[in-house]
Amino acid sequence: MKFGNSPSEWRHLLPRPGPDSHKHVRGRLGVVSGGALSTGAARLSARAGLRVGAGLVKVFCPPDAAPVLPPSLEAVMLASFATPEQLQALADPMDAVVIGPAAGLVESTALNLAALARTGAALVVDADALTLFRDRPEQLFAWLDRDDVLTPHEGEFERLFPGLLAAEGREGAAQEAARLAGAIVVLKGAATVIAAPDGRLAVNGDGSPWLATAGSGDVLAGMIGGLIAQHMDSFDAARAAVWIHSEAARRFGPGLISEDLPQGLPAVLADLLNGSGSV
Ligand SMILES: NC(=O)C1=CN([C@@H]2O[C@H](COP(=O)(O)OP(=O)(O)OC[C@H]3O[C@@H](n4cnc5c(N)ncnc54)[C@H](O)[C@@H]3O)[C@@H](O)[C@H]2O)[C@@H](O)CC1
Ligand SMILES: Nc1ncnc2c1ncn2[C@@H]1O[C@H](COP(=O)(O)OP(=O)(O)O)[C@@H](O)[C@H]1O
Repeated sequence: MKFGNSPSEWRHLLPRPGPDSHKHVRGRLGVVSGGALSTGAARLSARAGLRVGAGLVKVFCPPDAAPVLPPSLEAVMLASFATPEQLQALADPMDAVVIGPAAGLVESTALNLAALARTGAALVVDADALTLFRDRPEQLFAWLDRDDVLTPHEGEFERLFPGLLAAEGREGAAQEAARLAGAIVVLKGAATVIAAPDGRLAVNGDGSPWLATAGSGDVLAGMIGGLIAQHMDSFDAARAAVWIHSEAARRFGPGLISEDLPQGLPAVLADLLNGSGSV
């Protein structure tokens, strides 16, 4: 079933806190950080997850990053892990976890992903956690569930699904990729295509070219994770996040850097939830 991606299709599904909500009920998001020199991407994802409404966001970092992160994380919590088993224990209570942004093209990223797959958390798999499986995509797919989300740009997509884009075009390729992976696929670009393994397909034609800046994909991964953590269906979370991300960029316009996106989210969310403003 093919959808467009106008807010009227999903705005009623957006989470909002109830009178009795507390932070754990509202949704718990984990974000896996890279090492000491590679923490920025996880910070972008974590901040975006909080801004989109997750009640509690925790960054899980390797031990060398633990002294680096605290000064730049305020509302975001921090926990350090030295082994995949420790990561699994930390991630187990989470509703969703983002892994991949600046995670590193090293085997520990694959082992960490496997550990996360053993938890009940839905996974958002981005960046290095996609590229790492260039020569063995079946291993990644075997670890995924249908509520997990892959967020490749075209380069990452080609690494996991060589030749599919050229053969099928963006919509057909995303659909086939979702079927092969057994997970939601968000094929990013000027027109982002969101495909589910059950055949649902949405095309977001409203991309903002101001998003062509380093780290904007990390923000999107955090937003998708943040909405899933709030118990939104993964396909709806992905398409809502893609639209909101674009709208925040469009409103900010020239000079946008990825750090600006999370702080642009409240105004877009308020218009969506209150049914006011330009949306
Ligand atoms: N603030 C941060 O700490 C940031 C860290 N990042 C991390 O930095 C590391 C390296 O990122 P790179 O950007 O080099 O990795 P990429 O995999 O994005 O880029 C590597 C190559 O892929 C191709 N490529 C990139 N985007 C493409 C697109 N949209 N369509 C087609 N081909 C494309 C290009 O040939 C590029 O040289 C990753 O771990 C990444 O997660 C980035 O996410 C940017 C921000
Ligand atoms: N020209 C463009 N028009 C619309 N959206 C774009 C454009 N260029 C990039 N984007 C969006 O910006 C984000 C870039 O993500 P990604 O390539 O993963 O960047 P990074 O790895 O630096 O975080 C995606 O959401 C993509 O759809």
